[in-house]
Amino acid sequence: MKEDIREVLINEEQLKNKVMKLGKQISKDYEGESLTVICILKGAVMFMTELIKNIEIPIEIDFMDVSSYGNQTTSSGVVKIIKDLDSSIEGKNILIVEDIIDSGLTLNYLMKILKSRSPKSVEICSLLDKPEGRNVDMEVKYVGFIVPDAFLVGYGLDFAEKYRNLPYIGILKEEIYLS
Ligand SMILES: O=P(O)(O)OC[C@H]1O[C@H](OP(=O)(O)OP(=O)(O)O)[C@H](O)[C@@H]1O
Ligand code: HPA
Ligand SMILES: [Mg+2]
Repeated sequence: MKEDIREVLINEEQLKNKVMKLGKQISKDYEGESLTVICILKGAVMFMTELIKNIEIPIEIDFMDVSSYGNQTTSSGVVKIIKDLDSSIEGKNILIVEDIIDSGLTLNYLMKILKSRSPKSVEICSLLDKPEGRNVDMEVKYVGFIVPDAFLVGYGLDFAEKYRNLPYIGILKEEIYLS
C-alpha cells in the first residue's frame, strides 16, 4: 500500500490533535442538548469512531450508506442510498459526520433528505474539505483540514475500496488510478 502513496499529507499526530479539537468544540456547542451523530459509510467510519471518543456529552449514533463514486476518482453525480438510518430523526439535533467534501454532491443530497424529515437541527462535520472540487455550494460547520485538489486515500478514504486502513491521509500516485 505504502508504495502507492506519493506523499503523506496529514500524519497520525495531526489527525489525532484535530479530532480532539473538533470533539471538544462539538461537546461545548451541544452542551445540555441531545445529539445524534450520523456516520456516512464507509469513508467516515474511522473519523467517526475517533471523533465520538472525544465528545464528552451523551450522544446516539446511526449510520447511512450512500455512494456516488463507485470505483472512479470523479463523482458520477448520482447519489444512491444503500442503507438508510435505523431511527427517526424528527425533533433531534443531527450531526452528519463525513470524511471529505469534494464536489459537495453527496452532502447536498443528504442535507435535502435529512432536512425533509423534520429534525430540530442539522449540521455537518467533515474531516477534509477540498474546495477546488466543488460543484455545489455547501455550508459546513466543522471542518478539520482544507486539502488540495488531489485524490486522497487513508483514514477511511479509499480508491476502489483499497487504502481505507492507512492511519494517515496520503496523496495517491496518479499512475495508480490512471493505469
Ligand atoms: O463531495 P463528493 O464529491 O460527493 O465526495 C465526497 C463523498 O465521496 C466519498 O464517498 P463514496 O461515495 O466514494 O463512498 P465511500 O464513503 O463508501 O467510499 C466520500 O466518503 C464522501 O462521502
Ligand atoms: O479525494 C478523495 N479520495 C477518496 N474518496 C473521495 N471522494 C471524494 N473525494 C475523494
Ligand atoms: Mg469512496
